[in-house]
Amino acid sequence: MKSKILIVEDQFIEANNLRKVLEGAGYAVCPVARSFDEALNTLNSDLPDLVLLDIFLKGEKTGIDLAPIIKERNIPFIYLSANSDERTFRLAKQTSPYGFLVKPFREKDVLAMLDIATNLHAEHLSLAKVSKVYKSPTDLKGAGTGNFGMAGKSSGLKDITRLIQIAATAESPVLILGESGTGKELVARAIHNHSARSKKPVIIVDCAAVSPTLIESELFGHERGSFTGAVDKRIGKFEQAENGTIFLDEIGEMPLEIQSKLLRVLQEKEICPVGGKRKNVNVRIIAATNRNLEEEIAAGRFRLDLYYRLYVFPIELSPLRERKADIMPIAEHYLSVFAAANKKNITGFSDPVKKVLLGYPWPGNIRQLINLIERSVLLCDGHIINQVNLPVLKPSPVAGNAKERGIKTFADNERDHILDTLARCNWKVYGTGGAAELLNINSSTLKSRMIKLGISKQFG
Ligand SMILES: Nc1ncnc2c1ncn2[C@@H]1O[C@H](COP(=O)(O)OP(=O)(O)OP(=O)(O)O)[C@@H](O)[C@H]1O
Repeated sequence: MKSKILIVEDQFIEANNLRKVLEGAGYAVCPVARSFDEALNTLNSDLPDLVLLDIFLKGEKTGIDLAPIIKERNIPFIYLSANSDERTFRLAKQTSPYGFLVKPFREKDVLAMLDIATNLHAEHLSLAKVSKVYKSPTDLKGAGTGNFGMAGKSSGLKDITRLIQIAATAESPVLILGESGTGKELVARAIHNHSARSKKPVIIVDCAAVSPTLIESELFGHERGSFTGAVDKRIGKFEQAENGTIFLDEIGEMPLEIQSKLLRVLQEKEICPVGGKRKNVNVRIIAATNRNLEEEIAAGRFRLDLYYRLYVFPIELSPLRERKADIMPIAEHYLSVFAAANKKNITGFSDPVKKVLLGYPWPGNIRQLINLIERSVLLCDGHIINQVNLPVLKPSPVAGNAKERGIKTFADNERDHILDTLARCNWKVYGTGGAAELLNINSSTLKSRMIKLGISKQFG
């Protein structure tokens, strides 16, 4: 028996259409509530399993006012919204909805969203009941199984593995958020590898690495002669990913014009190669970014409607400094990997080194930790790692505001470090002897950090 849904919506026609869709799919539907008060009455008398909640209602109070009451009763809810402004959207997001449906809705999006929310809610309930579901991190060596190759024992990581499991069973777009090096690509691959599409390709596109003039043809392909230099026909990444998954990394860097084309792929499931004809594609989209997309929307650099479409199933990865419980399991995992690869018998870390690892803020997140472990294994002569070389960060004084104390933020530190490295290699970013090589990061990652931190040559 399917769940009972409460629709809170002041527009009669929209509410009625939704009701028909839901009833047609076998859901029971409570009488439609058009205002905050009507919704409250229903919540008090006829407990629904899920609420579809419009943001603007009849009367003064909004759906955002109602959200905490619904949440208190442990009922999942999904916002129904037209294109709201950034502030409204941010306020709505803070109430932890299970998703957003953007008007006008398509029937299949509504039903997919309901399935996702129902599954997510069931998962949250079972997470709350079952205190120890996960294997210990030591079971991870050789990895892959229950934890998707992710070492760690923080509660955040447990939530992430749950979300991966759910996302793998669904078809909806996924948006992975997190700083550079937090594991976004790993999560995207895990979702694909455990999905029904796993036998088909997963195609990775780093939107920051493709020049804005070429990205359209890179994604959608082009016909021969469609522009100067198009000497041959090219099959785009979407077509290459047919029946599989496309991972759009650094989607925050995507030019606005291409964002609207991507929106069409999400809505219509069709692409249009440059100079060619429209064609249908069957590709699951997973996107990731280390940017704050809400800021990008506010600055007019990212489309709100695209954000809504992608925000169906968000997965947010915390920076490593906020999940300290993962530091040692990850360090130990890579210690055994690199020790085996280098045929060294290194069994662990000294206590002072553990202290250093746990106390460091890891601006480069897991990638920085892995690089450090690799270097330390190579340099280690004994059976224990008793020394690590980390960039020294200034100790933080106890009182006063950071600026007054002359303390640099992470961003300031990172900017200075990148500028320093660029100056040393004469502003060469790519290739041998370039800054990316010296910093031991992907050149595309460096490029996106430079954009984010506002670094361009005039700063040198
Ligand atoms: N929990 C984990 N356990 C072990 N390894 C991990 C874990 N999370 C991430 N990694 C590893 O950390 C490295 C960085 O991860 P990944 O490339 O997925 O990060 P990212 O967020 O996509 O980075 P960027 O934004 O710079 O592209 C990879 O080698 C990945 O395999």
